[in-house]
Amino acid sequence: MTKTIVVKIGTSSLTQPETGQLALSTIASLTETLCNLRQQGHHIILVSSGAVGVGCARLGLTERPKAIALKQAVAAVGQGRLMRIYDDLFTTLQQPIAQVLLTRSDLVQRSRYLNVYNTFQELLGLGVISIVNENDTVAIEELKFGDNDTLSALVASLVEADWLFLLTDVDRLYSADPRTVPDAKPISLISNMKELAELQIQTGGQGSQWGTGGMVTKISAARIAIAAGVRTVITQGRFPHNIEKIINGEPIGTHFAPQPEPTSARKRWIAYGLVPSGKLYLDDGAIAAILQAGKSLLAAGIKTVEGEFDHQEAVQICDIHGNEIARGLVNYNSEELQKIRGCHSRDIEGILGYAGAETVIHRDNLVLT
Ligand SMILES: Nc1ncnc2c1ncn2[C@@H]1O[C@H](COP(=O)(O)OP(=O)(O)O)[C@@H](O)[C@H]1O
Ligand SMILES: N[C@@H](CCC(=O)OP(=O)(O)O)C(=O)O
Repeated sequence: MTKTIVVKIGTSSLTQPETGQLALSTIASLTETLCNLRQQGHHIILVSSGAVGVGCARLGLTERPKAIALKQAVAAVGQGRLMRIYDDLFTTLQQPIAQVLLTRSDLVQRSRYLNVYNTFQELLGLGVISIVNENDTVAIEELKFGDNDTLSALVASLVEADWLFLLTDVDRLYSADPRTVPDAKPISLISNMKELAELQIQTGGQGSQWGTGGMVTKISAARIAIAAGVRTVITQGRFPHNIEKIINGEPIGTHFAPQPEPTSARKRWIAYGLVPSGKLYLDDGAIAAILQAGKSLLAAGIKTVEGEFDHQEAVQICDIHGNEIARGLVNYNSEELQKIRGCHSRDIEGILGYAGAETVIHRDNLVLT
């Protein structure tokens, strides 16, 4: 049966750590694996990092630039180089590829989000392997995916993939960073997010020299993907052939089991496609109503309003300590909410001078995160 498979490969697997030069055998073996999977009829999307790393190697820079403009310029050099290599290798195996460069704003606006979806569907239907990266050269700091783990999970969620493979330079997830904690325990399966929270995994800092985000972004990517019903696997990038073995049932890497009832596509867009522009802090009663009873959010349960936002923008919903529990689209702007927070719905008209919605966030526009 045809499966949709999204594979993400990080800079740490695509390049040699000592020199920053391309890890040609890994890239060739990844190309072969993806072509094999295509020949078996599967639909494939590759999310490839490496624009900045390869650009640095090309320009003789020995560390990842920190200045934004330089990083964006270097990515412009590296992205072309990277695509040239992919095209040469995939063309050798008669596999057409496409370059898809995305920015966060492509997913924020609903019409553009649906447009990206349609383009992926066409490319998959044509049997093309899309090679996706963040459009680093034009992305602005406030509207960035920031890391390709998140981008790959959003793509997997968008196309409702069956599998997401996060290829990296460790063989799986451990209870702590195995580089600094040698007796860290390997983890093979995470059945649900509650289990993940209980494991209290230590993720340390940034990851390897050229990587962005380290393990923490892979875990949050897995969270996004499994909510969409996508089985997610963290495994070693140096052995891309393992992808086929894993699909055939071999217990390699760390598996995150997909949520049995995936969150609807629109709610996933609210939760992960949109960029929240404010925060609402709730009292315990409102949190229980949302979490346990699946109710809408009323003004009465809001303790504090943070940020400036307009009607129908996305906000984070937090407990009193600032821990996020949900996201949603608001029926009131931040100025109105400052006036009506803590008030009963029947008093809203008297306070604002006009009748608004009964709920601050209707349950159809509210997603638990
Ligand atoms: N709990 C953990 N389990 C495994 N690896 C971890 C953990 N915490 C941190 N890491 C680090 O994360 C790194 C991989 O992240 P990163 O360098 O961003 O890779 P990539 O370029 O593949 O995205 C590993 O090299 C490892 O040192
Ligand atoms: N878009 C950037 C990569 C960002 C990123 O997430 O990097 P990595 O942690 O190596 O997967 C690039 O192409 O260099």
